[in-house]
Amino acid sequence: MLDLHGLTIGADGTTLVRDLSLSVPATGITALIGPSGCGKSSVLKWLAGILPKGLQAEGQVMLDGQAIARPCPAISYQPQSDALFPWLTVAQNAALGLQIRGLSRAEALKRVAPLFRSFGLEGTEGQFPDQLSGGMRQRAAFLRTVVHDSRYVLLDEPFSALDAVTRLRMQDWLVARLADRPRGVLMVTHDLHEATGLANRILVMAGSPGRIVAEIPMPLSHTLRSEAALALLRDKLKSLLLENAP
Ligand SMILES: Nc1ncnc2c1ncn2[C@@H]1O[C@H](COP(=O)(O)OP(=O)(O)OP(=O)(O)O)[C@@H](O)[C@H]1O
Repeated sequence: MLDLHGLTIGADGTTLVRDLSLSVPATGITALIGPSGCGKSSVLKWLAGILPKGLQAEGQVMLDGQAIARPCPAISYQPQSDALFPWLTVAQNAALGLQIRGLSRAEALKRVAPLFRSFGLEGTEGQFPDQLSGGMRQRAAFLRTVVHDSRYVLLDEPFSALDAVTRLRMQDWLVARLADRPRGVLMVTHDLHEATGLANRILVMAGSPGRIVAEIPMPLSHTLRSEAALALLRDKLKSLLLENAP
């Protein structure tokens, strides 16, 4: 379990997030939803250990009950944009994080090579990101994020730039990858269909300063969720978001 305790984030005398606590179980998807500007991305960046310099934060992160410093090899982070470097091939992009963690380029490329097939990227190794479709770029970004085999993955709106069909395919694909290799995922999304369809748990963040205003467990497996039940849940989430709107 990854636990975040008492996170407060401020900038220039303004408090953006106050005394926020949340947990990410070791398996399954925890969705973090909330209005634009409530601090969702900042929470993820802080957890990843890459909060921008202009922001100050205090709080504690515990991994299986032990306080940890970040960046931490157990936690991977995928930013809002796919952030692939256009001048590197897909394989070089995928290998980059391993190189940053100390592997030689050759070792890193060798480690990522067998993964291309299961990520639906076979044959793209030598291509450049702008030669790929949006869905393929997203899979390449996800490959780069998970290649460290970290236990926890932080995804900031991973599918927001995709068209509706590609998004649905990528959501199914993510569920399948997590079934192959369970991890704890904390995923920011603005899409209530995505949150209710994918997540095992939904955290609603709102307010200024931002805080968690509701935690909604999703007891059923993805395949057993009826559209009628999900529609009711989306209505509940909409009401919560509107109640807590500034
Ligand atoms: N580097 C920074 N310096 C100062 N303020 C910042 C900085 N980064 C973000 N902020 C402010 O922090 C607040 C929270 O931003 P953040 O991006 O975390 O929100 P968010 O909920 O993820 O928004 P969105 O859903 O639009 O991505 C915003 O008011 C934003 O203007």
